[in-house]
Amino acid sequence: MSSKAMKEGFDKAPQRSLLHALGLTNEEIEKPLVGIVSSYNEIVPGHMNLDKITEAVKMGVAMAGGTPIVFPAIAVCDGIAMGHAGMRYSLVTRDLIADSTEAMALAHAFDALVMIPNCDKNVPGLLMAAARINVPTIFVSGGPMLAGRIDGHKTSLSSMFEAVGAYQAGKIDGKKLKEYELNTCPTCGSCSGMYTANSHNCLTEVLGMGLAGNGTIPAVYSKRIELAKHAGMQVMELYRQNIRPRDIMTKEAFHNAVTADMALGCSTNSMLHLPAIANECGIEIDLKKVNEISAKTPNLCHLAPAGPTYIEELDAAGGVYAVLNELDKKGLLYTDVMTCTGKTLKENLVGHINKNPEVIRPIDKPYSQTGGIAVLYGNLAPDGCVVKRSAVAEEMLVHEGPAKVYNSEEEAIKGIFGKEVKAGDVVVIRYEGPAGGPGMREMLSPTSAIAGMGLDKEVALITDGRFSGATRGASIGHVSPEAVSGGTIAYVKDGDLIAIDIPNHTITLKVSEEELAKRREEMPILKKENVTGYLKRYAKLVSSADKGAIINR
Ligand SMILES: CC(C)(O)[C@@H](O)C(=O)O
Ligand SMILES: [Mg+2]
Repeated sequence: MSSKAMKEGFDKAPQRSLLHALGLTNEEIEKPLVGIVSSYNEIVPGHMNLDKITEAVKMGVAMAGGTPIVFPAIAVCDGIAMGHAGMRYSLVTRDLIADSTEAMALAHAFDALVMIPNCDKNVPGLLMAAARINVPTIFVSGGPMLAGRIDGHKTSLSSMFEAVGAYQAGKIDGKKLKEYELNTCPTCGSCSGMYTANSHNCLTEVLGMGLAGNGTIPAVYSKRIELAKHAGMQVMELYRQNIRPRDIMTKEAFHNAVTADMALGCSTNSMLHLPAIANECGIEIDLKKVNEISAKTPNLCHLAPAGPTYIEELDAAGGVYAVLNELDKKGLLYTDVMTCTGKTLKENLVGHINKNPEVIRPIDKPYSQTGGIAVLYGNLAPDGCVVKRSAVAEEMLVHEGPAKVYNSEEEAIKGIFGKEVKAGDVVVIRYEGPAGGPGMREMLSPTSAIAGMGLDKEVALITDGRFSGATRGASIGHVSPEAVSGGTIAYVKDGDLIAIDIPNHTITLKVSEEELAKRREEMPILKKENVTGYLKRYAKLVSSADKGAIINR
């Protein structure tokens, strides 16, 4: 019992006196102390229900013989932070969450932990913390939002952001835009497509750190409260059997996660977060390995933004385990791995059948023979860049066009709305990388502007920033090395030809080596002078996107 170091013996009477100050009884103090990490707050719609989840978890822990003690994790709503300076503070919270949870859990010598995340950075941040702290731990998230409804169709945040582009292009009027605003996000929960939050809550199940349904049971379903109680009970079982995160998050478990990512069509942010979580487990995920896995893994789901289906439908179709069962038919998973149920994945998968072949394509009738994400390499991105190929229009998989270069997201938005961008162009947005941004903003506003204006079948976008899970189109991000580190992207000029070949994993700036060498001499790197506070420290410490933008330790 880790907490013995803090609470046992005559010399720990002062510590116990403070536990009594919390109102804990002798009986409670003697039991295993279970830290409940609640990401509850009143600004993130995906987190506004986490107080209810937390209460249910506490009940589960107490029912199973533990003493639950809640402490908080910060959380940013990426949707609210989107499209302005605030987005620089999104990715950076992943590491703040990991660090602050490590500090809280170890300072107070908790015996076990229940992590309650939901939105984008809390899932990877808390998984990183779980690996670092390595006491028995289980995850239960807040659950996805239900889809909204417009004109009898389901809708979600991707359509909402694209409606702004459609309004700008004169395709819809202000009344319609308002209708989107009022009807897109109807409940609490993480936005309803296969965006970043839901991607990682689903992958938490695959990694073995969350129970079946963790990624898909809607936030407003009572079943989610039951799931939270079960998670609370189950952490006590993990404690008794001494099963720890690093016993579960093995190399094989990460192979399974990348495989499921490809089948589900997850957010490109998983290409930052999975390597960062694996790093905490002492495991390296090389992006080249992702292409190898993707080459073998059929894409089975077209959830928003790739298609008009939502997480509530994935849940009704059997959820993540039903997808894993399809993949298992082709032997694509390591099913002997240990999970938070105390059983192997193989044992967990029994009975989880695919109930809707429209939502989860059978393994022999996939959307494509290859997975949702591709990593491209070439002189423009020697260390790689990523694209959600399952959300790219067929005609854009291979594209060549002239560069239209912008040095920030704001400049790009102005250019796109100002009709500077023409059919065939390749928009380049640079100085938005992990160190250059700093903070690697999500370019959802520019990609949605292009899609909403109807240009997504003709215009590509390349950036050293990243994307939302709601981004679709030929949007290629995480270009590494980034501009501020002297990557080739810093030396692109308007009109340079850029060739993109997604099936062959290449991206080429068609400028000679001699000319590029000349530009390296002549073109200065733009360093931002006015970066202050935490971002200043972050910019100094953060690694490249191809290494998961981890903070060098
Ligand atoms: C706002 C969103 C949809 O959460 C986005 O930030 C994402 O990464 O998916
Ligand atoms: Mg996000």
